[in-house]
Amino acid sequence: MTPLMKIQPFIQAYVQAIASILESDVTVVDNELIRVAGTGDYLAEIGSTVSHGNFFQKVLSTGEYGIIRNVAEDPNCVGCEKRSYCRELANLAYPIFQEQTVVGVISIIAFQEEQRENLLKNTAKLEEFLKYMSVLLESKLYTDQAKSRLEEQLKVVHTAEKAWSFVGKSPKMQEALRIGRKVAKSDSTVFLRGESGTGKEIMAKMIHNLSDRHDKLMISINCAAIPENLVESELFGYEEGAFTGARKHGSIGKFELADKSTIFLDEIGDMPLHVQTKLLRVLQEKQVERIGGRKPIPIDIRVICATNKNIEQMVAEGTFREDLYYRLNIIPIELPPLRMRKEDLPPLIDHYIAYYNQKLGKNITGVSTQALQTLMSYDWPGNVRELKNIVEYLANIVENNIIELSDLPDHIVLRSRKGFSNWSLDEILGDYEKRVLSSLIKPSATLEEKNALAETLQISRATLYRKLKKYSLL
Ligand SMILES: Nc1ncnc2c1ncn2[C@@H]1O[C@H](COP(=O)(O)OP(=O)(O)OP(=O)(O)O)[C@@H](O)[C@H]1O
Repeated sequence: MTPLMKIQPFIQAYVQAIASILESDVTVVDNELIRVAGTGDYLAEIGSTVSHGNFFQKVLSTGEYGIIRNVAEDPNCVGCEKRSYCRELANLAYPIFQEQTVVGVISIIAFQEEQRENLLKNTAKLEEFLKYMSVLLESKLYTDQAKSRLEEQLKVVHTAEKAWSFVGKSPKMQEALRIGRKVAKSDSTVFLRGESGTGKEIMAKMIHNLSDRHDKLMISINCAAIPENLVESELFGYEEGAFTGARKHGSIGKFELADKSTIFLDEIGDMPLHVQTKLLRVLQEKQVERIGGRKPIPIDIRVICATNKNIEQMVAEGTFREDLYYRLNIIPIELPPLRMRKEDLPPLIDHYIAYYNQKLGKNITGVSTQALQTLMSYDWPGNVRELKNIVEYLANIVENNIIELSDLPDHIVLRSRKGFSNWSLDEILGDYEKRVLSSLIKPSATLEEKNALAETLQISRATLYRKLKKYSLL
């Protein structure tokens, strides 16, 4: 399909608007000489090939505008199969470009004498007019191409996005899931609250995938990750020349990209105040205005936002707009921290063991009682993200099929409150000694290195060797 055919409905609406202003008929033909759009008699010929003797071919090959003042006499019409019965009296045509290549022609046609006279009298003005119309179409082609390029890049994410899997058996997570599933079909704004790593983004994906918008990509934006001076242009886009450094043809914003889909605004608490004001307007008016743009663009989006901040306190302190807060906080969903729902730990561990077994070709079958007790009594400040990372680490390092306490990273064991509850003091000290020694010596250490270590630890070489042997570190 030619680039112009891809945006056919847009071009048709466009030529109809121009035709009613000019009181003449207008047509657009692509570089395969197929009529993409037309008014008057040419409305019925959309999709058909225009005759080959037609002077459009000349405009296409030269990339220069052309005029037929009088069909009966014009040399451009010589050889045209339609010449004997052609109803056109005059024609003014201008090339349409895409990245310096001619991709079509837009032309004004006179079917009546009055229209022809008008066309001949105002040729310079109409040529200028067509030039602007051609540039506008070029911009539309550019933004559409940029959009499909972006969508193409995001397809990979989209596929991964569909593969989400939500684990959560605790009553608190079941409640969050119940609300998430229930509101998925509506367009109401969802406000996800929870510490970092509790699963806000995966919940947003679940809601999007269960919604009627699931065929389109969910557009995710981390408001904290974009430099403050770029947030506005990232979200709302900009027109050519909107600011120094603005790209030719401008750029489409994430809101426009999310049209007919869901936009996920992560870390909304980090959105600068001036952008909050603009966001509020977008939500109220359901249209977006690019920076430097004069024309609002209607958008149909579903908003899901998330924060790990105390947004009510930010409202009280004046760093988050109160009106925006009420606009966003329609369906609040709280994702509790992992330490408040420890019963989710075993299924989450099993889930990620299975995941990394498959990914790394391992065959880990479970976790020993002691190791599980330790994991259960750890506070998980990084929530599920931290748990996932720990399981990945373990899947990489464990030699046996069961994850043992000795496999767990030091910081987990040492910060875990009940890790040693069933242990004797000797066992606790022994475990600690093993961890210290294994962190100080590599299995490949040379004799000199071992001797140096014994000296640093102020123990005899024989004692060091005995301990290394005891802990299988030799
Ligand atoms: N309930 C869950 N079941 C399975 N995996 C989960 C669950 N919750 C979180 N995860 C996983 O933990 C990681 C972090 O989750 P996510 O990015 O959704 O957290 P977040 O709350 O959005 O974090 P942040 O606030 O830092 O952006 C992801 O890899 C996600 O797949």
